[in-house]
Amino acid sequence: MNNGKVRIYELSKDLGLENKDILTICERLEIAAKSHSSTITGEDAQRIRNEVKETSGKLLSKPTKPSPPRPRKPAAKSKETPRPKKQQILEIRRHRPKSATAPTPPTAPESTAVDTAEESVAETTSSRPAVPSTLPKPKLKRPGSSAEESPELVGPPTTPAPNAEATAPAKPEAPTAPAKPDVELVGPPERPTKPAKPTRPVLKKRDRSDARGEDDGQPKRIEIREIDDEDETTLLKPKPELKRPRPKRSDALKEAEDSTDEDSASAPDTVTEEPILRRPSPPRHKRKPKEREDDEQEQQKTTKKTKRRGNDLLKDQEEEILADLDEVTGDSNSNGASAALSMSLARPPKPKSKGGPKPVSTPKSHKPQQRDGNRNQRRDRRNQNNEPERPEMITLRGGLSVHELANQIVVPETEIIKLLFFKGIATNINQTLDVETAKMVAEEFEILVETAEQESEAKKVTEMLSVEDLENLSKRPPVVTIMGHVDHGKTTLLDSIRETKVAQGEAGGITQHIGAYHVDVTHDGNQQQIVFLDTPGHEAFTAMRARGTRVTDIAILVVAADDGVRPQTIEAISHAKAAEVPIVVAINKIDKESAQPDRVKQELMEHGLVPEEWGGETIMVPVSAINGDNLDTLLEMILLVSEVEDLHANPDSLAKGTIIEANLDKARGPVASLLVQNGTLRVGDSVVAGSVFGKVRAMIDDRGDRVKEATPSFAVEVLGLNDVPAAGDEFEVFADEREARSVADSRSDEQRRSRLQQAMASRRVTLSSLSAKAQEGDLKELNIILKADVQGSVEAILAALQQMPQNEVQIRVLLGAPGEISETDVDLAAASGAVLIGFNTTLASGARQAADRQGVDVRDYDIIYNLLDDIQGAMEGLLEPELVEEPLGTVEVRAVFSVRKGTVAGSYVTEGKVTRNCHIRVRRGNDVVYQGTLDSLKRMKDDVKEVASGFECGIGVDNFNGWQEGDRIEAYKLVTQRRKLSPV
Ligand SMILES: Nc1nc2c(ncn2[C@@H]2O[C@H](COP(=O)(O)OP(=O)(O)OP(=O)(O)O)[C@@H](O)[C@H]2O)c(=O)[nH]1
Repeated sequence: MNNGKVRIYELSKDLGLENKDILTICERLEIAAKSHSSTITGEDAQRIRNEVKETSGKLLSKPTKPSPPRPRKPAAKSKETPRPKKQQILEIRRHRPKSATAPTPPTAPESTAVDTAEESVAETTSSRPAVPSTLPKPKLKRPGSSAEESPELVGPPTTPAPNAEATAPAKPEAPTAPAKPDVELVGPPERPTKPAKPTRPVLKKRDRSDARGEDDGQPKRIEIREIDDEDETTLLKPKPELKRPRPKRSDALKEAEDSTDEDSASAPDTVTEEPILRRPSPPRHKRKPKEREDDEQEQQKTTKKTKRRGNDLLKDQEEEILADLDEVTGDSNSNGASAALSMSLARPPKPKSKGGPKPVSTPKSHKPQQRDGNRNQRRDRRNQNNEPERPEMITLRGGLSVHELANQIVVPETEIIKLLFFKGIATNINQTLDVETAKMVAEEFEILVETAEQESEAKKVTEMLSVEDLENLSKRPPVVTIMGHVDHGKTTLLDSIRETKVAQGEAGGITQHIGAYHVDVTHDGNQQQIVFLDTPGHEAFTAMRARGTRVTDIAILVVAADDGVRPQTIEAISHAKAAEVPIVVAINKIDKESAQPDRVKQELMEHGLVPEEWGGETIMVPVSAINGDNLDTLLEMILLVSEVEDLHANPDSLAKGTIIEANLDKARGPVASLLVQNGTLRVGDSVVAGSVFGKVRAMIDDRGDRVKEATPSFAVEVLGLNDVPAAGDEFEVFADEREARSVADSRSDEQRRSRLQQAMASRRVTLSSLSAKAQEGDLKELNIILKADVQGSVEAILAALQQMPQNEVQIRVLLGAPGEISETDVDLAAASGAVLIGFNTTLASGARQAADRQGVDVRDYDIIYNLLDDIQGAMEGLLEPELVEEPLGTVEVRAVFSVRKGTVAGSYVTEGKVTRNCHIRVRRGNDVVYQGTLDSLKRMKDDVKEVASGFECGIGVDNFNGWQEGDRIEAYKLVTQRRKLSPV
C-alpha cells in the first residue's frame, strides 16, 4: 500500500483471490483498474473487501449460485505450489486401487485448471506414490445440458461411489466452496470394496458451453474423478432424466479426442482463461510399458463406444481448421487451448434457451509448440490405434463395389456416392464400379491408382525357370530394351548398332511397334549376342514400353545430350526401376554442338541415377548414334552388366516365353513375334499363347531367315497360330497337343467370362453416367471402329483416345482390333453410325465398295498424330456451334426526336456501319441501358438497309424509347462458330 493506495495484486493476495477476480469486482463496482498492477484508493479497496465478504456470505448460504470472486482453497495451498490459474478444480475423486503401494492422495492440487488436469495427475503420480501408475487416463465425460444438472452427473449413477459434494472424504471443501469455481478437482474417496483395477479419472463437463470455452456468466464446473469400468458403463448409459444431448460438432470432436486418446492419461499443461477442454499432451517418456498396455486396452474399449470414423473425420476437420486458423492469425504457436477455442468459433453452438452463447475471446497467452505437439501426438495416436490410414496408392484388380472401394481407400461410402452423384453417376453402396470409375474416385481423393494390368506389365513377373531346369542351365544372351524420350535417337542407335536403316522406313519417323533384333558382338575375343527389343518412345506407346520392360534383362536409357531428361525419360526410369532391371544410360547425340553430357548426368542424378565416375553405380556411355561413336563401349558395357546379372536358361526344355507382338496377316494368317525365355522353340511344337492354341508351322528370325528352332533370348516370328494372341501374353509349349488344346480352351472360356463380367460392371456405371448426361441434354457420342496393323498400335491409339477431353463428346470404340478392314467391319459401322478408322492397314476386297454403298466414312492413317487430329475434329463437329459477336460499328446519339410511335435517336455513325435488324447495345457511360435488335433505320425520311461511317441516321427500337443525347450504340451481328473441345 502506498499513501492509502492499494495495488490490485496486493488486495487479491490479501483476500486470497485472484487478480482476475478482483478486476471483475472492480468492473462491477465501477472502480477503474486495468491490471493487477493498477492502484486503487483505500476506499475502493474497502468496497471490494465488503463486496467479497458479502458475496461469499451469499455463496455459503446458496452454494449453487455463483458469484465472480472465488477465494482460494486453503487446503490446496498447503499441498502444492499454486500455479497461476484461471480455472479452479472443484473436486478430484480418485479411486485408489487396492494395491498397498498406491495409497490415493486425498486431495488434488487445487490450483490446477481443467486444461492441466491430466498433467497434474501425472505430476501427482510422479511425486506421490499415492496415485496408481496405471491410472491416469482422464476422460472427458459428456456434459449435462445445464449447470443445475451437473451435480447429478458427477456422481456415478449406479455405484455407491461417493457423491462429489457429500461423501468424498478427501474432497476439499467442495460443498462449501464459496465462490464460483470453474473447475473442481474432486478428491478421490477411498473405495476399498472395488477391485484394484486401473481406473481413469474422468473429466466431466457440466455444461456444453463450458467445453466450448464460452463464458455465459455461469460458473464453469468441470470435475475430475476416476471411474472404473463399471462406473464408466453406467455413466455412459443414457439416463432418462439426464438426456444426453446429441453432441454437436465441437462436442463430438472433443468426445472423439477423448475416446480415442490413447495417451489421455497425461494431463494438459496449460491453464487458460476459458474453460477449454483441451486434449491432453502425453509425457510419453514418463510412461511405463505397463501403463501403455493398460491404456491401450482401455483405449480399445473406449473406442468401441464411439464412432471411430466420425471421430477421425472430425479430427481431420479440426486439424484443417487449425491449420487455416494458423494461416489467418499467422500464429504457428497457438496452443491446444486456442485450438479448442477455434473449433468452437468455427462451429458455434446453437443458441441455448437462455440468452445463448456469448462470443468467446481468443486467449492471449499461448504456449509455444503446444499445437504442433498436439497434432503430432494425434497422428501418433492414430497410428498406434491401428486405425486404417488412407493409403497413398492402391492397386485395382477389377471392378469392385462402392463398399469395397470405400474400405480400400478409407473413405466413407457416402462420400464416394456423393462424389459420383455430382459427376452424374447414380450409385448405391453395393453397386459395382468398373476399374476406370473406381480409379477416378480414388484419384479424386488424391490416391494413386495402379491397375493390376499396369502392375504386372511393369513388374518382371516371368519366372521361366523351373526346378528341373536348374541342372541344365547354360548362359543366354541378354535381352535389352531401348527406352527414352521421343526423338532422342533410340531407333537410330539400334539401327546404327545393326548397321541397317530401320529409322528411315518408319512412317512419320516414329517407331510404331515392338521389333526384336539380335546383334553379334565380339567381347573378350568371343562372339556373343545381345537381343534388342526396340520399343517406341512416343507417350502413346506407354503400354508397349511397359511390356518391353517386362521381358527385358537390361534397359538402355537413351537421353539426347542436347535435350536432357524429359518426361518419357523419367517414365522409362520408373518402369525400369519397377521391373528391377539394371539401367545403362546412352547419352546420345554427343556429336552435336549443343550437347551437354554433364548436364544430362546432373539431371539423371536428380532421378536416382548417379554416374559411376561420380561415385554412383550407373554406367553412362556418351555415344553418337549417327556417327557410331562409342557404340562398342556401349555394347561392352551391356555385356558386362549381363555378366553380373548371370543370365541362364535351359535350352533343352520345352519353350516358354512372351508374345512381343501379334497381328493378322492377310496372306499368312495370325503372326506373332515370340521371345523365347527358356527352352527351345521348334517348328511343329504345340504352343499355347494366352488362350490361343497353335502348331508352329514356320519360324522367321529378325533377319528374315527361316529357322527351325529358337533358343533362349531369341525372338522369332511364328506362323501357325489359330488366332491372334494378345501382345504381352506368355506362351508355353506342350509335349501333348491335346493337353495344349484343352489348356487353350479353358483359358479362353475363362477370359470370356471375365470379359463379360467386366462389361457388365462397366456397363452399369457407364449407363448411369450416360443417362445422367443425356438428361442434361449435352452428351454426344462418336462411335469408332478401329482396325490397325498390330495389337500394339491398337493399344497405343486407344490410350491416346482416352486422353482426349470427353466431357462433351464421348468416344465409344465399338471395336478395336488388329487386321484389315473387312466388309463385316463396314456393316457394323453402318449399323452403329460409326466412323471406320484404319491405321497402317488395308481394306479387304469388297470392303471399299460396301463402304461406298452404305455411306460409311472409312479413314486410313499411317501417322498417329493425323489420326488423333481428325478424331478431335470429328468430335468438335458434333458440338453445337456457339454464337459469337462480330462487331459492325459504333453510333453516337446526337438528338432525340419524338415521333408518333415513341422516340427516334438522331445518330451519327462514328465507326464501321449499322444495319437494319442488327443487334445493338446502347451504352450510357459504363452502363448498358438497352440490348436488343435495331428495328428501324432511316436516312432522311427513307428506310435504309445500312448506314456507313460518317453518315447521320435515325434509329428506332420498338421496345426502347429512353434515348438520351450522348448514348453510344454498339452495332454487332451474331455469327455461329464451330466450337473447340474444352479440356476435361
Ligand atoms: N546429331 C545426331 N542426331 C541424331 C543422333 N541420333 C539420332 N539423331 C537424330 O534424331 C532424330 C530422331 O531419331 P530417332 O532414332 O528416330 O529417335 P527415336 O527416339 O527412335 O524416336 P521415336 O521412334 O519417335 O521415339 C533423327 O532425326 C535422327 O537422325 C545422333 O547421335 N546425333
